[in-house]
Amino acid sequence: MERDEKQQHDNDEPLFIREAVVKELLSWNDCVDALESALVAATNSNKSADKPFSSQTPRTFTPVPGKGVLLSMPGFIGNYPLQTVTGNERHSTLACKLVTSFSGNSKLNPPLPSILATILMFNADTGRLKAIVDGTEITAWRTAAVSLVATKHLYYSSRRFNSSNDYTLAICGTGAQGRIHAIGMLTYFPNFFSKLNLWNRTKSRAVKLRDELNKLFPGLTIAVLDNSTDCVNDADVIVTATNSSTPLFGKNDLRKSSVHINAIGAGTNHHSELALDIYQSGSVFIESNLGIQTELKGIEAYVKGEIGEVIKDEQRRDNSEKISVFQSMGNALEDGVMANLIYQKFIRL
Ligand SMILES: NC(=O)C1=CN([C@@H]2O[C@H](COP(=O)(O)OP(=O)(O)OC[C@H]3O[C@@H](n4cnc5c(N)ncnc54)[C@H](O)[C@@H]3O)[C@@H](O)[C@H]2O)C=CC1
Ligand SMILES: O=C(O)C1=NCCCC1
Repeated sequence: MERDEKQQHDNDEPLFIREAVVKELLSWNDCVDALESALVAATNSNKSADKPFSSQTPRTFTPVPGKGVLLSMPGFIGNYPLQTVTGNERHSTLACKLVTSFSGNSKLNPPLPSILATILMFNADTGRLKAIVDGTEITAWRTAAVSLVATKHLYYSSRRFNSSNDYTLAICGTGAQGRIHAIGMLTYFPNFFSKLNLWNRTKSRAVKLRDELNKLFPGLTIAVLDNSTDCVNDADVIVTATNSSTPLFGKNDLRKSSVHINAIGAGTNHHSELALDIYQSGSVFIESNLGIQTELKGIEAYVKGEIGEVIKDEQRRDNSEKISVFQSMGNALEDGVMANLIYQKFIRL
């Protein structure tokens, strides 16, 4: 099957890379490496011969009344490396992700993911369609892997040599994103977390994830909590991945002296899962300033910078502050580099 698909590509027809193939080609190290390139490119919009750069417009939202929304996410990433796969070779990618968010899909029989996506890749010299890459699994992994990048640079790197690695990870919301974040955090930071707290509005879903993770990570203590505030109380690193439009917890619910939060989910907007006192007392980082002008318009907090600046070491978490927040929104540049990562691995099979 794969040989036929590549043959088609040799005849200049677009390649189709389906979900099962994408799944086989994903790995956390490659994703983190590729996404660091995308996030650095997000900080530079000037064409450059020696640095990654990018160009993008705000994504569009087409509502389907009472059902969901279709987002179009175009972006160009120039002159970036995919170190783990192609070494020092430089890439340029023009891509557009089309993604739907239909929150009722989990209630269908059989259920479907809420977030379904397709990524179109174009030849960056001619604009001709080059590949159609299934984007559902890519969206799940890339969102979790961007949180890994944020956690690595804002929290993990200054603690990884501590002698006792008994940190607690808390996940609020155990749908597709909560699940993949748990797997990514526990795999990419091995032996860092000794305890995992899970909370979900429907408790049985958290119990189901606990049972799956018990098999994948034997030795890890996993607790299922009855409410979101108990879930985060003793946590060092937190992920929120719900559709909640009201805060899940506030600053007084956090007991540890230093906490990093990855806020992923969107309720009425992309900053409704955390109470205002968290945003106002912590260091808040985002993927791209493009998001501030549009989707983070109403945020009543000072945004310290882009994650790409942290990677370049131009911005830092102030360690005297108790809390750092990565406010995730999702960005087209991430999907572009991820589609190219899968494409580059596929043509090398
Ligand atoms: N930042 C980003 O790049 C991305 C963000 N997302 C967002 O992440 C969130 C989770 O997405 P998925 O896991 O794919 O969805 P999912 O449908 O698989 O899971 C949603 C979870 O949220 C919980 N939930 C729903 N409404 C709630 C409420 N009012 N209060 C508390 N919990 C509630 C559900 O119980 C479920 O566990 C969504 O808001 C989605 O839009 C998704 C993909 C990318
Ligand atoms: O970036 C994405 O992909 C998404 N972001 C917000 C929710 C839908 C998917």
